[in-house]
Amino acid sequence: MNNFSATYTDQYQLSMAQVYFKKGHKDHTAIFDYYFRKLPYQGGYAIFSGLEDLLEIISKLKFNESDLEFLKLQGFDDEFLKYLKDFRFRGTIYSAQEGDVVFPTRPILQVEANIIEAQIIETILLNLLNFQTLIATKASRIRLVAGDAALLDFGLRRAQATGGFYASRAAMIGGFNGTSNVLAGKEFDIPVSGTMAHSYIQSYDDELEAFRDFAVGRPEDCVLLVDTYNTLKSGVPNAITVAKEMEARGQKLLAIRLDSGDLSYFARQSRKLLDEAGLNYVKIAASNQLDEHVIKSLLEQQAPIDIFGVGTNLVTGDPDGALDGVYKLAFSNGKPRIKISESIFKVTLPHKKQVFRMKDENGKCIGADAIGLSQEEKITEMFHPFEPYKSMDVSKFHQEAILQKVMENGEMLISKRTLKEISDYSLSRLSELPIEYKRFNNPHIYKIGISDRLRDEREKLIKSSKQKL
Ligand SMILES: Nc1ncnc2c1ncn2[C@@H]1O[C@H](COP(=O)(O)OP(=O)(O)OP(=O)(O)O)[C@@H](O)[C@H]1O
Ligand SMILES: O=P(O)(O)OC[C@H]1O[C@H](OP(=O)(O)OP(=O)(O)O)[C@H](O)[C@@H]1O
Ligand SMILES: O=C(O)c1cccnc1
Repeated sequence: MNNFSATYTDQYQLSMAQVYFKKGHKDHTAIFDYYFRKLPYQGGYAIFSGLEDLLEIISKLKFNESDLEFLKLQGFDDEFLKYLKDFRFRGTIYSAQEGDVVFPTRPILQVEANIIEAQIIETILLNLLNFQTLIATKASRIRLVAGDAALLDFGLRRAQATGGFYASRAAMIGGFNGTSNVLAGKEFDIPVSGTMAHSYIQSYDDELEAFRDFAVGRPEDCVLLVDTYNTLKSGVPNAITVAKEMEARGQKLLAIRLDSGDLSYFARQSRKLLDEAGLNYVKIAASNQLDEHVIKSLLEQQAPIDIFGVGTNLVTGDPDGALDGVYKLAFSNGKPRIKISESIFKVTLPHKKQVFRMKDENGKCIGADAIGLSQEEKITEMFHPFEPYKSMDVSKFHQEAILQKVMENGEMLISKRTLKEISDYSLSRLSELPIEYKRFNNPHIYKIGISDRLRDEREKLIKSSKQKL
C-alpha cells in the first residue's frame, strides 16, 4: 500500500518546481515547518499520527513513465520532465515521535531539502499527517473515557472512501484494541475481529437457528447480535440457549452485541439474564453511533458494557472535518523567510528551529513548549508569540528537545515500531500531561512560547519586509 506515485500532489507544486528548475534554484535548500493552528474537538491536545507511513511513502516516491506522459499533456516541458524522471526525495526530516501529544502553532515536523523535493512532498505530507492526527486524537479521547473497556473500530463502511484504511491505523495509535477492517488488519498487523450483521439473522426464518449455525461456524470468537426482533424477549434468551449448547460442547460464547435502543437499560437487563443463567463470562458489546460523549455517559450510568464498537464518529473525525495543519517556508537559499499576515496569529516563524518541552523535576510536563532557534540548547525565558510583554522564566525546567532527525538523504533513520508500541508511547506521554488539558469542557490552554532570539529574528524580518513596501 505504500507505493504512491509522486503525482499524489497538487499541480501548483509542480508548476512552482518547474520555475525553480528553469531559474537554477533547484539546489537551493529550503526548510518547511509542519504545524496546525487549532486543536480539534475543542480539546486540550492532539495525538501526532501518520509519521511512519509518511516516511515510508516518501522514501519510495517517484514519477513513472505514465505519470510523465500525463504531465507532458498538462504542459510541463521536456527538460523538467527529464529531471522528474530521476526525482527522489533525498532530504532530511526532523520530527516529534509518532504518538506524542502535540499542540497548535509549534512545529511538529521540519523538512530540510532542495526546494523542489520539499515542495513536491507538501501535499502528501499534509494529507497523511492531518488525517491520521485528527483520527488518533478522536480515538484517544474515546480511550480516555472508556477505562478498561475494549474498543473496536467499525468505521470502514462510513469512512470517506479509502480514508478508512489509515483511520484504522490511527485509531490503534489513539488506544483502540482492534478493527473490523480486514485490509488494515493485514497491512498494519492490527487484531481483526467482528460479530454479525442484522441481514444474517433476517436471512433465516428463525433467529435461534441463525445463532446456532454461527456458533458452529465461529466457536472461538462468537458474538451474537441480539436486537433484530426483540432484545429481551428473543435475542438474549436465544443467545443464552446457544451459550448453553456451546458449553455442552466445551466452548464459550464470547459476547452478545446490542445495537439499538437505550444501551444502558438493555445492557443492564441483558447482564441480569445472562448472570441468572450462570453466564457471567459472556461479555456485552454495544454499538450505534457511539462517540466519547455517549460512552462517557453510558459508563456514568454504570452500563455493564465490556466492548464498544465505534464507527462513523471515529473514522470521520466527527464533528471536525479536518485538522488545519499547514506547511510553511521558514528558510531558503541561505536566508530566513517569513510570511506576513494581517493577523499577527498567522505570521510565520523563520529559521530552522527546535521545540523544547518543559518538565519539572519529576519528569512531569508543566504544560508549556518553547520554540527556539535550532542552535539554542536551552531557553531561559520564553515569550508569548504574539504578546511580547508576556513572558515566563523557564530556566529551572528540564527541557526535552522534541524534534529529532528521523530521515536523512531520503532514508528513514528510525526503526519501525509496532502500533502497540506507538500506542503505549502515546498513553505514557498523555499520562505526563496534567489532567486540566484532558478534560472535554474548557480545557486549559497549553502554553507555546518563543525564545528571545527567535522573537528578535522575527522582528528583524518583519521590519525589513515593511521597509521594502
Ligand atoms: N443510555 C444511553 N445514554 C446515552 N446515550 C444513549 C443511550 N443509549 C443509546 N444512546 C445513544 O443514543 C443514540 C440513539 O440513536 P437512535 O435515536 O438512532 O436510536 P436507535 O435505538 O438506534 O433507533 P433505531 O432503532 O431506529 O436504530 C445513539 O447515538 C446511541 O448510542
Ligand atoms: O454506528 P456506527 O458507530 O457507525 O457503527 C457501525 C454501525 O454499522 C453497523 O450498522 P449497519 O446498519 O451498517 O449494519 P447492520 O445491519 O449490520 O447493523 C453496526 O451495526 C453499527 O451500528
Ligand atoms: O463486526 C461487527 O459487528 C461490525 C463491523 C462493521 C460495522 N458494524 C459492525
